Amino acid sequence: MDVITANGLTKRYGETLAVDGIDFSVPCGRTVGLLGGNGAGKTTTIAMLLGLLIPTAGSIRILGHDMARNRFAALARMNFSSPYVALPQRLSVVENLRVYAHLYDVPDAERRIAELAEELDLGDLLQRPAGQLSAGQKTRVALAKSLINRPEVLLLDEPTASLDPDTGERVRSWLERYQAASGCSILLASHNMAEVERLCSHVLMMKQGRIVDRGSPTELLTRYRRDDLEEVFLDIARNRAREDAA
Ligand SMILES: Nc1ncnc2c1ncn2[C@@H]1O[C@H](COP(=O)(O)OP(=O)(O)OP(=O)(O)O)[C@@H](O)[C@H]1O
Repeated sequence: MDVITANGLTKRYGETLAVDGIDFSVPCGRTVGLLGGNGAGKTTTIAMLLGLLIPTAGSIRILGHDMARNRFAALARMNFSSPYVALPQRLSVVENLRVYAHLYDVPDAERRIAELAEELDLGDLLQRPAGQLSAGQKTRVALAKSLINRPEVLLLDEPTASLDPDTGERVRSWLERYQAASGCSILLASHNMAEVERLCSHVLMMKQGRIVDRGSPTELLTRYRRDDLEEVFLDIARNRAREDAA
């Protein structure tokens, strides 16, 4: 069963077609990677899935709901993390998490916050104003915020951007454990190809608003006769032919 289905999804800004009629789905309990160079349309796609941007055309269904008509029913069961959305700067980390717990109507919020603080190693940060954290610390707090309501659908825009290798590794392991335990479905936009190879069962390659290739990481490696996804990414970015198109 698919938890996200997008059909003909399009976003136009004046002359710019940021997202150009894309079709894709995310199966239940899987992680799908959304890859593409700067300006390919990943963030715009995620913003439309969240209802932050209204599509110019096309339709989105999430958890059985048509997002144009009934998005709040789905949004309560979803969450997201993005380095582009700042948390209220003057509130401490714990106050921020309480606000979001309240917005999502999380039962026993203090216990949930304590759990996340333990799992994401936020203990020392809880009392600090969000505006005073380093980029990597903000990323971890944003991830805690994205998990506050135990989402069934998680939209992650570069969840390990600005994390050091050790913290990035812990976050990836933690996401894997959360998904195994909860059955959550994830759409992951990332520039980290090793991360995508590890976490994603399926990958969408975007370029100039379109999905120009797709498949499992293994299928893409075979198709482009490459050893890692970084090389596949470069082949697509630089218009090098894939095996079956040569
Ligand atoms: N508010 C806006 N007004 C006009 N054009 C926009 C706007 N937001 C995005 N765009 C354009 O839409 C295209 C897609 O941008 P988007 O942010 O979705 O790319 P992205 O794949 O997330 O890139 P990155 O990897 O750099 O974050 C780009 O050409 C961008 O300049």
